[in-house]
Amino acid sequence: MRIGLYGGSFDPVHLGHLIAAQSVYEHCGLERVIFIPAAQAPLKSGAVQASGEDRLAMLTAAIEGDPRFEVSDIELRRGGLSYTKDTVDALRGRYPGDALFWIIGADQLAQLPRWHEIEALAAQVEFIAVGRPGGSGAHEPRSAHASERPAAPAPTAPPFTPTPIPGLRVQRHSGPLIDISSTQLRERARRGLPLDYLIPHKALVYLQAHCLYRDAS
Ligand SMILES: Nc1ncnc2c1ncn2[C@@H]1O[C@H](COP(=O)(O)OP(=O)(O)OP(=O)(O)O)[C@@H](O)[C@H]1O
Ligand SMILES: O=C(O)c1ccc[n+]([C@@H]2O[C@H](COP(=O)([O-])O)[C@@H](O)[C@H]2O)c1
Repeated sequence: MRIGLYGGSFDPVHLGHLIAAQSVYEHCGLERVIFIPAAQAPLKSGAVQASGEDRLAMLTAAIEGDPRFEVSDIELRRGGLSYTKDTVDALRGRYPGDALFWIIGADQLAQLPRWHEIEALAAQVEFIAVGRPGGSGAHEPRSAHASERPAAPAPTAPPFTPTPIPGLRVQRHSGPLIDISSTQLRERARRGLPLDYLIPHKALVYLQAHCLYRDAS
């Protein structure tokens, strides 16, 4: 089986995540996508706003009834920094003969050299890099893959030099994407703006019932 593993803070999950997951599922020939909320993503500045329990509940509500998708609490149960290598090691035991793919936003590619035990991880999973729309600095697609050319740097930015990672396999995917981020949604919630049509309805019902992100930024 070809299994996609989709890690993130999901604070909260939004339609951008689900559209990306569906598109990757179809175009990369996956047979399942497992969403894995992180206890704490290692390179993310700032702590998550909602509890692990709430983020897990919103994800579970978001994909309820969809046989293509499931949610794993493996990183929440482990706690601490959610190193992908540890997660993949554990899941490899559960899926010994299956092909594992780690789905990331293309903006994350440049960070891969900083990931924990990245060479060992690269031997175990193929990465699927989903191009993110928007073009703001944080979401600009960049590459850590030796064979890919980085985007031309802005005039004031230092030149970007990709660090080669031995054995790294990356499939790029640029299907239909939508420019939504959890940061935008937390800000909208804080300002009391509607989140309809941005968050899957059942997840939104949970978010509202639990008054999440009212005081968060
Ligand atoms: N709109 C989107 N389209 C495609 N991929 C996305 C989108 N939003 C997030 N991702 C990717 O999904 C993964 C999990 O993202 P995460 O949970 O951190 O959401 P986020 O919206 O980027 O959050 P934040 O705004 O808090 O940084 C990351 O690899 C990220 O690059
Ligand atoms: O293992 C690492 O060192 C590592 C470093 C950065 C990010 N990750 C994982 O990548 C996923 C997306 O992270 P982020 O920062 O975009 O939310 C999430 O599952 C993180 O745990 C993992």
